[in-house]
Amino acid sequence: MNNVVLIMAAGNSVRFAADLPKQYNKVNGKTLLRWAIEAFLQNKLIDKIVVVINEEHLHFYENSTEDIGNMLEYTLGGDTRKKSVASGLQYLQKFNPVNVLIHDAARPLVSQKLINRVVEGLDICEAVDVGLQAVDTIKYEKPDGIEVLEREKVYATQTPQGFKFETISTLHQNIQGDYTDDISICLENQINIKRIEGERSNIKITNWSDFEYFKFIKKENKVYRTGLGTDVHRFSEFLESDVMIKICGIEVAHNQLIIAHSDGDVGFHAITEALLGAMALGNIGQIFPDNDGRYKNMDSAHFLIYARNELRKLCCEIVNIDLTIICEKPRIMPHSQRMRKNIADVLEIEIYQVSVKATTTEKMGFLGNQNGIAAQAICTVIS
Ligand SMILES: Nc1ccn([C@@H]2O[C@H](COP(=O)(O)OP(=O)(O)OP(=O)(O)O)[C@@H](O)[C@H]2O)c(=O)n1
Ligand SMILES: C[C@](O)(CO)[C@H](O)COP(=O)(O)O
Repeated sequence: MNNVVLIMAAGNSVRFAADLPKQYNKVNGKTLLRWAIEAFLQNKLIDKIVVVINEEHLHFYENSTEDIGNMLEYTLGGDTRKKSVASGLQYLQKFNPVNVLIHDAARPLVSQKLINRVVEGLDICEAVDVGLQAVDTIKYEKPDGIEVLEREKVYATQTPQGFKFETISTLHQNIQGDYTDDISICLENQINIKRIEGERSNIKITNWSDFEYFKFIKKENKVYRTGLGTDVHRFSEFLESDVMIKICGIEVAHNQLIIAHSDGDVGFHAITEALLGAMALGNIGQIFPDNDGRYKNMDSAHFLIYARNELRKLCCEIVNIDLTIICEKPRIMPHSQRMRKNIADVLEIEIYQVSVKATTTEKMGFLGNQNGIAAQAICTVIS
C-alpha cells in the first residue's frame, strides 16, 4: 500500500465543553469526523483510512460511518494524542504502507489540494509539515516581560502531516514523552522535514466558537432554489350585495363569489405552487386533485402547511416570498399587511420575509373584465 491516513478522533473534547464529543457533532447533517473522512475518501491518492477512536464513543463512530465500505477501519486510541497516534501506527503495521498522513478529526475542512501537496512532498523528504504563516503580530509572554516575535518566522501547524511510515513508526515506538503533534518528534530526531504552506480554511475545531464558525462557513455554501407559482380562478356573476371571499386567508368583501373546488384562495394557491416548484415536487393539482371530494371547500391554508412540512423534510428554509394579486376588484392593498402577517404565521416565518402587492390589467382581458382573479408568487428557499 502506498498512502494511508490516520484520522485522530479519540479525544474527549474538554475545551469544547459540550455533552457530545466535538467530532460527533453534526453540521449540514454530517459529523465533523464524517466531513474529514469524506475528504480522504474522495482523494484518489489515498488507499486506506484508519480512524483512531475512543472506546466509549464506539456507537457514535458506528452511527457516523455505517454506510462506508472497507476503505475505512478503526482502532482504539489512548489518553493523549501521542498515545493515540502510536496506537494507530501500530495498527497500520499490517498494511506496511510507504507513507502515512496523520490528520485530526477536528479539522473537517481539509482540501484535496492540501492532501495532494502533502503526499507529493513525501517524494522528496521523510516528513511534511503544514504551516500557516502568521499574519498577526505575535507576542511571547515570558516571566520577565513580553517579546514581539518576528512573525515572518512564525507559523501555526496544521494537519494532515505526512511521514514515511517506517520513520514515524520507529520514532513513536522509541519516544515516550507527550507531543501535541508528530512533526515535533521528528524535529528532535534530525529527520529531513519539508514545510509546505497551510490553508486558512483548514481550521481546527477546539472551542464551541470554532464550531459556530464552521457552521457559518457551511451556511454560506448552501444552495439557493427559486420557485414560481401561478393560480387563476373564475368569478361568479355579480351579486346584489357583498359576500366574503378569501385571499391569503383573509376575508375580503366583494360582490362576486370565487368559483373553485376548494375555498379558491388564489394567494395561498400561488404560494403553495411556488414552494413546491422550488423543491421540484410537482404542483398543487397533482397532490390535491380537484375531483377528490376530500378537498371540496377546503381551507387552502392546509395546502400551504403541506408545502411547509415538505420543505422541512428536505431541510429547506424559506428566504422570501413575493406575491402579486392581479384583479380589477376587490382592492387588495388595504388588506396587504394583514395578508403578509397571515402568510407568515401559517408558514411560521417572519413578516419581513413576505411581500404582498397587487396590480390590475388596466381593464384589459378576462381579469380587466372582472371575470376572474389571478395570483403569481415567487419564492426563494435555502437548502
Ligand atoms: N487522547 C487523544 C486526544 C486527542 N485526540 C485527537 O486529536 C485531535 C486533536 O486534539 P484536540 O483538538 O485537542 O481534541 P481533544 O483532545 O478532544 O480536545 P481537548 O484538548 O479540548 O480535550 C482531535 O481530533 C482528537 O480527537 C486523540 O485521538 N486522542
Ligand atoms: C496537531 C495539531 O492540530 C497541529 O496544530 C495540534 O497540535 C493539535 O493540538 P491539540 O491540543 O491536540 O488540539
